[in-house]
Amino acid sequence: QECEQTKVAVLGAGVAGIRAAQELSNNGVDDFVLIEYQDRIGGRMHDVKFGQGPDGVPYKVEAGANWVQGTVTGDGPENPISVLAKKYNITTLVTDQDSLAMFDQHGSTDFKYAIDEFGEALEKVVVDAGSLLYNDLQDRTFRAGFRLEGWDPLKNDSYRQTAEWWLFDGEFIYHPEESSEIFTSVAENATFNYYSPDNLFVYDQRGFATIIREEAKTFLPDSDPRLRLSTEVTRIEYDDDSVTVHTNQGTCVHADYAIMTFSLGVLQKKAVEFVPPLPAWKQAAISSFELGTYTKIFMQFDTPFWDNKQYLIYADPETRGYYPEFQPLDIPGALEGSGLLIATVVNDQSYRVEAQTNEQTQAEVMEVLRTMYGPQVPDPTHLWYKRWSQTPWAYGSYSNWPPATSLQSHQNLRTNVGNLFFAGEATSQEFFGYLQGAYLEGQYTAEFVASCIGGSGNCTTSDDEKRYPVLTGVTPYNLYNWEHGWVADTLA
Ligand SMILES: Cc1cc2nc3c(=O)[nH]c(=O)nc-3n(C[C@H](O)[C@H](O)[C@H](O)COP(=O)(O)OP(=O)(O)OC[C@H]3O[C@@H](n4cnc5c(N)ncnc54)[C@H](O)[C@@H]3O)c2cc1C
Repeated sequence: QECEQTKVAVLGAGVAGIRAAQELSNNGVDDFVLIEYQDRIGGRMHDVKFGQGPDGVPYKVEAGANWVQGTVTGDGPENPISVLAKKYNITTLVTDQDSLAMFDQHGSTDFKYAIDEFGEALEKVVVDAGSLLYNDLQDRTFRAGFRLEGWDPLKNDSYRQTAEWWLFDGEFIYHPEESSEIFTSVAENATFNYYSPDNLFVYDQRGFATIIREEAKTFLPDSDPRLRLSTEVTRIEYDDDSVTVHTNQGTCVHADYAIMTFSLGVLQKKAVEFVPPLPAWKQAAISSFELGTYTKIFMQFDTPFWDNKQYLIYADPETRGYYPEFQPLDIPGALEGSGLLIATVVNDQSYRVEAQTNEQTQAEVMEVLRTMYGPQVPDPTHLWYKRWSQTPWAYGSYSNWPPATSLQSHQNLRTNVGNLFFAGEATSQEFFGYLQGAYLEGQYTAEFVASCIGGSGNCTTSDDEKRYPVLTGVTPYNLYNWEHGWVADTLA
């Protein structure tokens, strides 16, 4: 088959893909094609129409990314997403975690003390993680770090468990047991200390992805034939000279280089065939990181019945993470008069809820809301949620580093194989999980590829990105001995 020729195939038109194509264009590389599964750009920035406004027009809500996380401190570095949000006058509400009402199985209550205790422990663990990193010490779970700082709530201490869920699982998707102390702290520090502690909640009725749609227009005019929407990449053949990309349309593109920005979930679920199969070190890296699920259940009510607070936090007495967080959008300074309310679940509760029908989920959520506010609370007029764990172009929401990973194994996720390059939220060393991670990785990879094109020859043999074909453990082999309780030769 004769394939179309191009210099760079950019695969995926989310934040990383659009930023990569823009950076190629900035570097004078205009001979590229951009191939995208969906009929829109933006990827996991995903505004959708929901409910009904007073004029009959639905509201826009954010099924995917919703916050600008970290902005700028003084004249320090600014989060590029914050720069774009300002550039396009994105409407936001400054998140105030003190604007909250708390509930348990008996209704209104107060467990602010638990939230404060948790916040203090978190700060201490992040400092401890810095010393582990700095002194090249073994990583541990975030739970271990918490225990060492005296934070280890009983399983039936629903107030402390809920405080922990809200400020940890609600951000990193996973439990502290499932998260690396060092690298989760890096993500927290990079976003909230390097930039700033601010979170701006986006409720712009043009949609958050306006920033990406508008940026795309700066180098990709409307109907530019280089953008191929509704086209699924099914097979990628790569070597040290070129990459050939096959699509579900029966078409193919032969490129000198490709920048692949599909989510970690797409790679883990083997939704794309690689020829030759990805090397063992690459497959190990792809398997080693986690893509979590964060599910937002959107509801609209005829009349708001909630407190005028940004957060309503519910401590279920039996199940940690059972509908623990509600965010009213119908509050002063946001979408007043909209009757909109979001319920959030993550991780195991997401998988459970995403496997249910809307009706089943509505029955559960309403039982919780009636526990919180009384039996008179009416059913919503609309309810909808996106099932991220089942979405074939994502298979999850955003990534996290489990314990027992290392910078080297993450670098293996990030690095190229032949002329096929990888970029996206999950490849970011410091900003994984966040929009800025996707943005900066798209930029970095495109700069690298543009420098290859501008250079004298094939940069993957002369100027390869760093990789680690062999990752070593932290215990030298000669210490597997009797003194360490290693009494039998159990290695195959
Ligand atoms: C529910 C949720 C909440 C979030 N909240 C926040 C937040 O508040 N703040 C924040 O900073 N970040 C948040 N994030 C994370 C943020 O959305 C991501 O980090 C970022 O959007 C990832 O961008 P990306 O370009 O790396 O990947 P993607 O956006 O996934 O882009 C990859 C693109 O590749 C396409 N693709 C996949 N497979 C194929 C294929 N086979 N062929 C062709 N195209 C394909 C996809 O359709 C997609 O458009 C959230 C994410 C989710 C899902």
